[in-house]
Amino acid sequence: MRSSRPAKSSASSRHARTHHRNCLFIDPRHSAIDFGLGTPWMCCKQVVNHGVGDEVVGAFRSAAAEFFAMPAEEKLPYYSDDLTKPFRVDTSTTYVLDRSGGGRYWRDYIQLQCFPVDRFSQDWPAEPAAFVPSLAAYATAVRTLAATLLGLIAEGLGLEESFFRGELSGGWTLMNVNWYPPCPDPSLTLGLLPHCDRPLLTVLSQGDVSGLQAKHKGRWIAVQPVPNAFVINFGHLMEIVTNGLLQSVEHRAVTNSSAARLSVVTIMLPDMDCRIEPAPALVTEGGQAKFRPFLFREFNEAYAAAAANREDVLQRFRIYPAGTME
Ligand SMILES: O=C(O)CCC(=O)C(=O)O
Ligand SMILES: [Fe+2]
Repeated sequence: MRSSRPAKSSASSRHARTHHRNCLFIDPRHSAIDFGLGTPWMCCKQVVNHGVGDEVVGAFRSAAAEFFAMPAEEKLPYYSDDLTKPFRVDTSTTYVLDRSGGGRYWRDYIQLQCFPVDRFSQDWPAEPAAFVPSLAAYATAVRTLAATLLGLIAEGLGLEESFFRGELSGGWTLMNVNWYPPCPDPSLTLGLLPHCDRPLLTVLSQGDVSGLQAKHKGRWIAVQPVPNAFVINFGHLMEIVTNGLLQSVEHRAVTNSSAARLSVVTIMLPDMDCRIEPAPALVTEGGQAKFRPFLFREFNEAYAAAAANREDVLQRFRIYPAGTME
């Protein structure tokens, strides 16, 4: 790990980056990602030219849509709210709407473990027939992309290229396959509540129906679908490990009354016993770490208890300078 704060890498001039509708586009074929350190980076990112074939994405998206279109009785055997199951289908979310317990979200979803493919593919459904092979190809390609991005981000931060690999992203690889049917009155509910994802980053395919919104400077901004792009959201662990340099993105999904929407989110988690703490090389401002060390296992409990709420989760791990704790 390099000890000094990175200078602007000479590669930064080669970055393909354009700002568009509040999103920053990254082309991972081009060297280290330069974040303009010093300005916490809160916006959403979309990645293009990412090397995951359009046909690979399209094949799995079609198979997943076919799965959701099957009659309820064919999906019933998979229904479960046991979070440890390697393949399960559920509806709404485990979090209650507005925390008063009053409502449900407009979402069905599959949650599955997808890597290593050989270990988990026997848990995936036999119908539709394309589900298993298309998921195997998609999961393999997206994991490769995520690893590439993690390497580029580490380099952009002046860390060893391999910094985020190993146990920080070597635990379960989960996938949320979200299905939002058309909603007769989108003003009454959300597809998915405001939350930040857990890991360093998540890789999201949202197809061509809009619905994802990210919070930027206190306002919800629609993350407009871009053909064949992936949305990259930094999660809580990225914020903690970078000592607040790369902030987690609060996001939510809204519904619409005319078209169903499918999103596929790939989530590479740390090992349960992975110790998480700010990277020493990034603890620069007066040498003050902003977060205490903890095990990922402990983080999971806090995340569930705080219903994924950004500040409620983070405040359990923040170190408050003396005299500033509210
Ligand atoms: O549907 C979306 O665009 C968002 C999904 C999401 O944030 C998640 O599954 O964590
Ligand atoms: Fe999310």
